[in-house]
Amino acid sequence: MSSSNPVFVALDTTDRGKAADLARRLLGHVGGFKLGLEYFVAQGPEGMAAVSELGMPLFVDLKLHDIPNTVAAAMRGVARLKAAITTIHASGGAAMIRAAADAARDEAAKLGVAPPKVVAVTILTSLDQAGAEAVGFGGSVLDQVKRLAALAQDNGADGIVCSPLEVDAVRAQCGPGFTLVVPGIRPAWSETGDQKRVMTPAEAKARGADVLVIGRPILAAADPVAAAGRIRDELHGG
Ligand SMILES: O=C(O)c1cc(=O)[nH]c(=O)n1[C@@H]1O[C@H](COP(=O)(O)O)[C@@H](O)[C@H]1O
Repeated sequence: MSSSNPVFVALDTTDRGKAADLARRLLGHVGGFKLGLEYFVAQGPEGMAAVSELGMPLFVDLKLHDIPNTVAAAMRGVARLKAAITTIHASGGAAMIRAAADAARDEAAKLGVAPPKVVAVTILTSLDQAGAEAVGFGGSVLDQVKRLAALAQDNGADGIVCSPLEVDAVRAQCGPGFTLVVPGIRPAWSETGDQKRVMTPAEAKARGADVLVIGRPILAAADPVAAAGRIRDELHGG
């Protein structure tokens, strides 16, 4: 993204006041805000506005995964939220990815706003090799991520979501203009939790991640602003 700070903080809460308050406190300490399913289900489009009105890039993470017609209709609503980035699942298939990308661009053009970057989730960072195999993804996680990245790129997605472990291989495959959104970010001083494929912010950035999605290392910290500052310093080699 254009911001020099690649960190999008995941405001994973159902509480509008908490999200807006955290966002206000973190202004200037992160590059953007991510609001996901748990928040959207609780707060709807008005709740999204409570954060987007602060003027920072908004990442609307709904991980759409359905038939192309349904995803296209939902994506038009996402474009109306003036999202900078939004997610679909690559495993929804070629036609679904194409429908999502086309709908985002078409609706944004109608509104005269910039279209959201449509990024396709490959293999969730909460899955390890065994977990991915249990879902039916054969082969290595890396091969699956590369295959889904090619499917996403060939069908008009602006980028993908992958773990930091796959970033350099996907960058080599997809080129410099393809946006790599990377959760599974864990500073050395934070808990891993349910994430399986993790790396530190500085390592992930050095490998070529464009956007670092970070939730609990900031949100669960005793002082979220200090945690965001510590991450920013680490990204600048401090
Ligand atoms: O699409 C995402 O943002 C996403 C994809 C993925 O594979 N893994 C993943 O953790 N995420 C999101 O990234 C955030 C990570 O949060 P923390 O694990 O608390 O840093 C959450 O909001 C997840 O929904």
